[in-house]
Amino acid sequence: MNSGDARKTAEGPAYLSGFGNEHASEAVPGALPDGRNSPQRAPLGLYAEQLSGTAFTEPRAHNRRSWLYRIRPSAAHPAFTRSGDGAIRTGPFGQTVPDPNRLRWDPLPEPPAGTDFLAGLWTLGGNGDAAQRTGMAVHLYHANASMDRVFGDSDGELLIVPEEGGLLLRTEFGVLHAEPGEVALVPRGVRFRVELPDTAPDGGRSPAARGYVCENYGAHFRLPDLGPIGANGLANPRDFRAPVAAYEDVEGPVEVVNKFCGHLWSATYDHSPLDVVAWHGNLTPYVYDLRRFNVIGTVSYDHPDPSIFTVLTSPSDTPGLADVDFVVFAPRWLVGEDTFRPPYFHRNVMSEYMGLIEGAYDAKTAGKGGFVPGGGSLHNMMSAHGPDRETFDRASAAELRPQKVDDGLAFMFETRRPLVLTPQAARADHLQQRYDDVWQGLERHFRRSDDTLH
Ligand SMILES: O=C(O)Cc1cc(O)ccc1O
Ligand SMILES: [Fe+2]
Repeated sequence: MNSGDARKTAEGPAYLSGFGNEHASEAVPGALPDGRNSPQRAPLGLYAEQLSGTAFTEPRAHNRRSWLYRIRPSAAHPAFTRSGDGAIRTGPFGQTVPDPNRLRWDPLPEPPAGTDFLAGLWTLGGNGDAAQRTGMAVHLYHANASMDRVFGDSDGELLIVPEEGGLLLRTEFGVLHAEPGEVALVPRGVRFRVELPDTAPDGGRSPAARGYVCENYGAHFRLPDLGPIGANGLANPRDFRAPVAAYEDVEGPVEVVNKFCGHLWSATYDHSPLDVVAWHGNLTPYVYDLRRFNVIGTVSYDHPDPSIFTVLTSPSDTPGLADVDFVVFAPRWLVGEDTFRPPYFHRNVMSEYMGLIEGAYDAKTAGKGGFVPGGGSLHNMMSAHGPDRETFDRASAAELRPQKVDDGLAFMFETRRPLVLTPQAARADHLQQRYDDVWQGLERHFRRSDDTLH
C-alpha cells in the first residue's frame, strides 16, 4: 500500500479548524487546481468530482458541497448487490407499537470476536423516513475489530459519540481521531473506515470500542443560533476540526458497503475509494471535543431549559423546531439561589434519548441497575420524568453553596417525533425491567399551610 498519510502532530492527525468553513487541503503539493473547480485536465492526472450535501440552489448560508480530486472517479465501480443488514434498521420504524413508557437500557453486551464497527451497529429506534430525508435513528455500537471494508451511508449523516475506546476514522477527506468525550460527524455518503487504534500499553489490540450514533436523515447538523446570548458561546466554531487530505493508493479488492434507503449493499472495488489526494469545500467530516463546550447557565435562580446546552441542531421547516438536537451536559458550576438545581420534573413535547459517556448524570442515581455509561434512556413525547426519588430528596435538602458538577458527561438526542423502538430494543435482555421504580416513593408532602415542608 502506498499511503499519502496526513501530516501528523505529536498528538495525532493534523486538522483544519472551523465549523462549516471553506477549507482546502492537498496531500500532494499542486493537486488542487488553481482558480477553477473543473479544469480541462485536473492536476497530476487526478479526476475532479463534486460531492453535494445540499440541493444546488439552497441558500448560500446553508449550502454545502466539496470538490474532490481523486485517483479514480467514484463512478468507477461495479454493481452493488444486497448484503445482510445485520442489526441496522431504518425509518420508517413500524415494527413495534410506539411505547409511552419511560425506558432504560444497560450497555450493549459484548459482541463476538472479530466484530467491526459496521457489524457492531445496533439500532435502538428512530422516527421519520430516510427516503423522505427527515427524522433520525438512534444506534449503539460495540466493536472489537477494525474494519477492513469501507462504508458510506446514503441515508443520513452520522454523529458518532464514542463512550469507550477511541476510533480512527479514515475518510475520503483524511483521518479523524475521536476519543470518548469527543464526537465525530461523517456527512451523508462520505466513505470511511473505522479502525480501533492500538491503545493497550503492550501494543496489543484495544479491547473494545463502544458508543452511540445519531443517524440524521434530515438537514445537516449546524450550530444553533445564539440570540441574546450574543456572538460567542456554546460550541465555538473554531473548535470543530476537519481532517487534512490523506489518501490511499490501493489497487486490489476492497469491499465497499453502501446503506441506501434502509438496506446494506456491497460491491467489491478494484481499488480503495479513499483515494482523494486533494479537496476543497465546506462539506467535510469533523470532530469536536465536548469538553470545549462553553456551558451557559443561570447566575441567579431556576434551572434553565436544556436547549441552552445544544451543541448542534438539525432544523425542521418550522423555525425553532428541531428535527433533532444534540445536547451535552458538560461540567459546569451550579449557583442558583433558592433553586431545585437538578433537572426539574417535566413532560416534554419533544422526545428524549439520553446517553452517558462517563461518570454520572445529575438527575439520576448512578451505579449498577441505574443510568450507567454506555446505557441509555428514552423519555418519549409527553412521558413524565425528571429526578429520581433519591435525587429529589438530596437536592431538596442540599445546602445551596456554589457547586461544581464535574463527575460526568451525558448527552441527549432530542427529537420532534416520538422514537419508535426496533423489536430488538423492545425485547432486549439489557432493557431494564423496573425503571419506573426510580420514581416510587415520591410521597405526598402537601399541607394546607406551608409551614412544614422545607
Ligand atoms: O434529564 C432530562 O430529562 C433532560 C433534561 C435536562 C434538563 O436540564 C431539563 C429538562 C430535561 O428534559
Ligand atoms: Fe427530560
